[in-house]
Amino acid sequence: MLEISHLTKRFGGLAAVHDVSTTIEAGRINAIIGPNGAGKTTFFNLINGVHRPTSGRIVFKGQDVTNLPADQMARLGIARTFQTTTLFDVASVLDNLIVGHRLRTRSGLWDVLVGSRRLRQEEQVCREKARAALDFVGLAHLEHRVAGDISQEERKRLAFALALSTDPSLVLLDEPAGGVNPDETLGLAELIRKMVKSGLTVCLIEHKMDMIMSLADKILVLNHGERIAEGTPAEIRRNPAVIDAYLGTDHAGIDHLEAADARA
Ligand SMILES: Nc1ncnc2c1ncn2[C@@H]1O[C@H](COP(=O)(O)OP(=O)(O)OP(=O)(O)O)[C@@H](O)[C@H]1O
Repeated sequence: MLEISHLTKRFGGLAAVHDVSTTIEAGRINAIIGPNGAGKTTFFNLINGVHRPTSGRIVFKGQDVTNLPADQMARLGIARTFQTTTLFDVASVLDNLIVGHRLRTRSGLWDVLVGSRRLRQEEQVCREKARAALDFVGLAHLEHRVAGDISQEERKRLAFALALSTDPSLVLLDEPAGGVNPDETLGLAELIRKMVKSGLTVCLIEHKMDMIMSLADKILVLNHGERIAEGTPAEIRRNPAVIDAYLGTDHAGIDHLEAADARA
């Protein structure tokens, strides 16, 4: 679905991503892991058009999208969530979704000023899509709740709904289970599986090793901006380069890797 060849991003003298080639496979859960500062977020920013690569090529469904900006990537079907979801805390959950969706729809200022038919039609479609997305993520009952009052786990689900409301085919999830408890993590993993069952392709960055090891079909491991391994969870757990990378920089990470291994 997404073919990435020799992708590099430099910030001054630092190569945050260096010569990374990989494939995001359609209909699968693709994961990206790596110690802090490994280049994961930069990699996401490259594949959804937030950053332009210094060099390399990105092909999405056969089309070269290497230098397209984020709004065009969104229109082509790549949606993205962020580590922290910015919401209008005083607005309802449904209105947050509608605003998020409208930012990506086509009416211009003129349509808004004259209240055009196109605007009214778009509003209707937008409301329906927002409700469908809320239902999908299990938040239909919170439609009228003020966004500032919902829990961290519900914010995570709402971030998924925001991404889904634009009808993507590829969804990039940046730390989808950050800051939620173990039970809630299981629930979010279930929701990610449901996304894939409904025909979406998922690519996620996550530090929670247990979740990744039980969820991912394929894992790409970055360290210091470079691809050091790629494979199934079973292959990654036993890869000496991966173990070295976590031992060198992040003892908590390797503990989780070993714990996940022991449970497997
Ligand atoms: N806009 C930027 N300007 C300069 N350096 C940057 C920029 N964005 C990221 N970097 C640097 O690039 C490297 C990779 O950062 P990145 O945020 O992609 O890592 P990460 O793997 O997502 O880390 P974490 O797991 O801590 O979120 C880091 O050294 C970071 O300081």
